[in-house]
Amino acid sequence: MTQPNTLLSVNDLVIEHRSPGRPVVRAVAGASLTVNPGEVVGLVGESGCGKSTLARAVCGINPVTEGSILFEGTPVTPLGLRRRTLTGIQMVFQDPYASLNPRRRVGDQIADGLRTARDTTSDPADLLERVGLPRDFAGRHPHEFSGGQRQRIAIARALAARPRLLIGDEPISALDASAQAQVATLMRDLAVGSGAGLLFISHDLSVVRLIADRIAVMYLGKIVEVGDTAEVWARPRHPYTRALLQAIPKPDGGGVLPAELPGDVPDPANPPAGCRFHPRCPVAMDVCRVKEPAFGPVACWLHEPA
Ligand SMILES: Nc1ncnc2c1ncn2[C@@H]1O[C@H](COP(=O)(O)OP(=O)(O)OP(=O)(O)O)[C@@H](O)[C@H]1O
Repeated sequence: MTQPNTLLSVNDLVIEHRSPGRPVVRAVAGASLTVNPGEVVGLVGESGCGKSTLARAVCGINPVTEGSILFEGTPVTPLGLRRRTLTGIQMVFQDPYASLNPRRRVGDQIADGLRTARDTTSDPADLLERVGLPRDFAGRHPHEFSGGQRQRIAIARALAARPRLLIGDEPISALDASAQAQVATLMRDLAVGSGAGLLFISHDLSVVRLIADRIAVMYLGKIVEVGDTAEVWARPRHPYTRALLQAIPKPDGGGVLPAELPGDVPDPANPPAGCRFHPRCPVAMDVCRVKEPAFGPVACWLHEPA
């Protein structure tokens, strides 16, 4: 339920992708989610379930088809790049090679963020220090750095704009395993330390467990379970959440998708009738094949409210 101080409130959001001669793709199909100030929400789900589409709509990149996105109570609408930087929402993208301008010095790119926040006292090097990098990196170019260092620079640039909401769209998936937990923890510490909310999108559940206060599980355009991270981890209720948790790679490298979760995510242009998860669900009942469960925090007929 939306609290009075809710920072971000996504309500019954639908986002369709339309391209000429192709079927409409309902990438987000009625998803609801909240983020509070100082809170980290982990959004997880398999590739193609709509996580990036949702995140890009929150930033004003993708237009909303139905439903609403409220940031500090005000509807988010599509904005051009320049105005997007002024909204108090900053996004860190998956690929730190593509998201930094290769021709501009790192310090100048961070200075863009400081200008957005009308911060005339901070130095770009101060932001580099906050993300654990040497101050003299400011005079160098992105190609001189590793993926992990570039992602720290992208985080420094985002933080320079003093966001009230930081979004990480798979910000660690292109990094070496050794850098992943460090960069995720850094994002958490810096966002929460400044009172901002963090929506952290990842398919790496072990990292989400490390940093998120709450976890939202997305399947084929819908949020199927939301709860406190420790609670969901200890007692996953949706069969999809259970399957995802069982599929986490084991330390010996032997992790695989469990037998209970066969096949791939269905095509969002042609979703199954009833519960979207039923063709892959090990405990599907007759009702699941014909009627969609719409209730929260667990959208599953096994958890129908009394
Ligand atoms: N511009 C687009 N036009 C048509 N279909 C799109 C477009 N962008 C995304 N899609 C489709 O929408 C669905 C959701 O994609 P999205 O990238 O949001 O998922 P995701 O969960 O973020 O996946 P990933 O982790 O692989 O990025 C997919 O089926 C994708 O192919």
